[in-house]
Amino acid sequence: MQIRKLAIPNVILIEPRVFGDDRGFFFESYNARAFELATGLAVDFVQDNHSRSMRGVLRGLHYQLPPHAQGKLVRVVQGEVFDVAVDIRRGSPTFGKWVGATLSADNKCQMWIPPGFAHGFLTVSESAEFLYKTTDYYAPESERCIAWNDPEIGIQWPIATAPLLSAKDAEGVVLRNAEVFP
Ligand SMILES: Cc1cn([C@H]2C[C@H](O)[C@@H](COP(=O)(O)OP(=O)(O)O[C@H]3O[C@@H](C)C(=O)[C@@H](O)[C@H]3O)O2)c(=O)[nH]c1=O
Repeated sequence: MQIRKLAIPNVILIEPRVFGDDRGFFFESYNARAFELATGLAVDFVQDNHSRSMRGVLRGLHYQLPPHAQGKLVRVVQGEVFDVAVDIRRGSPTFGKWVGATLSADNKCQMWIPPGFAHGFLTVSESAEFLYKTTDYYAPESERCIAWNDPEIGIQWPIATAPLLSAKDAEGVVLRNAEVFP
């Protein structure tokens, strides 16, 4: 397993060691000990989620406020997405900055998005299946959405046309007006 630090400390890209043979492949998709070594965190994942999206679907930018803040360990098992984390911890030196990475069934990379970050992704293949573990349970009353196209954040989404959004995501607010992490 290889760990790649991204431009924002604490957001980590994990590249697993994949064992290929005549039958196909094997890799450890989660190992608590290795995860703790990589992040320095002993997290308790309590929920696994799985979604499928068509090309051009953008989900995000989502987060849950404390006391239901979630860390997310995300990956793709079919297709390819461009995955993004935005630092929304007030007072952080990287507040409002974003990092992105391509996650795909081919590269098998995972992104660790700590609590205190908004998260979203764009499906860039025909379809994509997205799996993730979370450190807290779904709490819709704590859920918030920042606009995917907030010009002050300035995410360079790899898309030329308007993405497909849920009704909720079309109502996302700009970071300047959002309730963020204290
Ligand atoms: C996220 C979630 C949704 N749901 C339900 C609520 C709703 O009826 C349906 C679809 O929910 P959403 O439209 O919020 O799903 P989605 O837009 O895929 O939401 C996800 O987006 C990505 C970017 C994230 O970071 C995740 O944390 C999560 O917010 O599923 C749950 O029951 N449990 C959950 O944990």
